[in-house]
Amino acid sequence: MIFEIKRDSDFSIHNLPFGIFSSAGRSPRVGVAIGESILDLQALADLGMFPQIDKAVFAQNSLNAFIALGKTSTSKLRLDLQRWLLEEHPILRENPAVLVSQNEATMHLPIHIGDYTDFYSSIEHATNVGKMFRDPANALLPNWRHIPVGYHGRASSVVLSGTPVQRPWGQAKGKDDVLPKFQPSARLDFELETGFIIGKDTHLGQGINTAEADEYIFGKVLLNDWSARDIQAWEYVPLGPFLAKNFATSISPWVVTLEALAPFRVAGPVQEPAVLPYLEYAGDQNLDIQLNVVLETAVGVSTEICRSNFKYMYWNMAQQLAHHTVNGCNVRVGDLMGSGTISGPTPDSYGSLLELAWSGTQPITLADGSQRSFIENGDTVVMRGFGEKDGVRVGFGEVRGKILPAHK
Ligand SMILES: O=C(O)/C=C/C(=O)CC(=O)CC(=O)O
Ligand SMILES: [Ca+2]
Ligand SMILES: [Mg+2]
Repeated sequence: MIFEIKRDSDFSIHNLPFGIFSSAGRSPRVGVAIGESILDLQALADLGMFPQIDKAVFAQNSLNAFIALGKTSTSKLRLDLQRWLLEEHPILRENPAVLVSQNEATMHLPIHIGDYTDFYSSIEHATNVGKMFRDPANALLPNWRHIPVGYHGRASSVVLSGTPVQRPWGQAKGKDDVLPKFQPSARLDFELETGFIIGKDTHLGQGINTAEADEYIFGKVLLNDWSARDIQAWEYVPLGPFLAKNFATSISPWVVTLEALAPFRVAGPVQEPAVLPYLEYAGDQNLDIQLNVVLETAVGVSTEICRSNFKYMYWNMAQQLAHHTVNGCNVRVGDLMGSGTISGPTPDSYGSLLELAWSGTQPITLADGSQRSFIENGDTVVMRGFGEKDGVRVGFGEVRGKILPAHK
């Protein structure tokens, strides 16, 4: 190929994820990550490489217009790029400026997100939080195995990886407090999630069934649903999380297409009792995506604190989308759907610090010997994820965020 791609690169020839970047002399535009570079699709369009596509969709500060072309166009374009890279198409060889080093580029939020929904689909996570927040003997609520439970999140505060996050203020009421206190959250947490991006509009009243769900999913990102557990525990009854979760949600810059993730499809868990007919599905709807979380302290000490896998999820994306729309709720291109926290069966695979340190009763120890029950100011949380099978690796890169002190 025209350039080297490291064997362990997330951005292999099999991936080709889409994002929005800018660099010196280049306004924000659509790019495709390949190895340590970015293919500038606006530049390729200017060279006449996509005659069937309106060039304006590439000169945008979000992927929405590109995604709205539909999968017939976007999938074909991705496969064309793959072929051109492999055969070293003369246009690529003769125009080195169509490639930009990722080091020289600034990434932007890839999507204009109209609506953001977050699910609650890991049985291990729901069980763990149920034990800590409610009743250890009846951890899973009665609806959980029947409904892919979710809540409507806040699109305005979804931020790009690398954006610092300020510790939120809010109300909290400890066990021994008579009245709630107003203070910076003392139990700030992360949630290891992935998100999927809607690729096709529906109209009001139209549902999406599980068999057609893939048509409506453009691709996936890594997602950190920052959560203030003290605010959450006090505010969430009975309507669910509000200020505990809407102060920030971080996503990774590259949207990995559903097609690129196809090699990693695996069967999901047995669902018992049987789900209602509208939630039945066929085929392998889970994805074997290895995930990890690293905590970096203010002075740069890194510790891997969690290893999980997206394949553990009880409810899959097709079921989430079918449930979300079964009442006629419409979806729009660019809507973001969070998977819910991805906890696995073992204590080292729990997808939040709340679970890893068991609500502060079992603090985790970092590489420098210091301990954490919740996130401290100056800590950076980094999540990474990739699929790997038969020598094919498709990764997401990372989503990172540093916690800054609460405002005065
Ligand atoms: O069990 C609860 O009360 C709450 C759990 C959550 O933190 C909600 C959430 O964001 C869903 C998830 O990430 O799985
Ligand atoms: Ca969440
Ligand atoms: Mg959030």
